[in-house]
Amino acid sequence: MKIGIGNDHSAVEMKFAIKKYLEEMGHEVVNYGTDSTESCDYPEYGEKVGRAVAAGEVDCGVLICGTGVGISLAANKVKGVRAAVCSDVTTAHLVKEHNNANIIAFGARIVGIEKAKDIVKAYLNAEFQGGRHEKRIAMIHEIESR
Ligand SMILES: O=C(CO)[C@H](O)[C@H](O)COP(=O)(O)O
Repeated sequence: MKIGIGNDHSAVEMKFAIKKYLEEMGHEVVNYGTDSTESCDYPEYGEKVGRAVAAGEVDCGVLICGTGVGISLAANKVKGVRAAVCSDVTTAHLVKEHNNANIIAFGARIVGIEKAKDIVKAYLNAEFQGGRHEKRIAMIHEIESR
């Protein structure tokens, strides 16, 4: 898969660890930054990855900030994005199975690197279940057109 990754200053080390992990799994990773630990604003990177996912430039995205919340809120403002914050493996596979999340987010100040790897792996290995979930996702995106 081609995976977009983005982060703020709080998550540079974790971003590079996850990027390496994804590449070792055979994925292509597009890095949307930041690579600097200088203080920056997470909406910029959430939007960048959100737009890349919505445009189909990448198959899915990984976003990391301090909590995963702010950067996912920004990504979710892009039409077509379903970014989900996960701090555990169960949520990570359910956001694919039920919500067909196209971006997974987590917090570098919340989970350690090994947990983050497990979260990413659970998300990537899961499959959307379709069925009753299709309609609910359509309802979410219908909100965007009102
Ligand atoms: O988690 C975040 C947003 O949800 C940010 O990473 C966090 O707010 C940045 O904080 P600071 O500027 O104090 O490093």
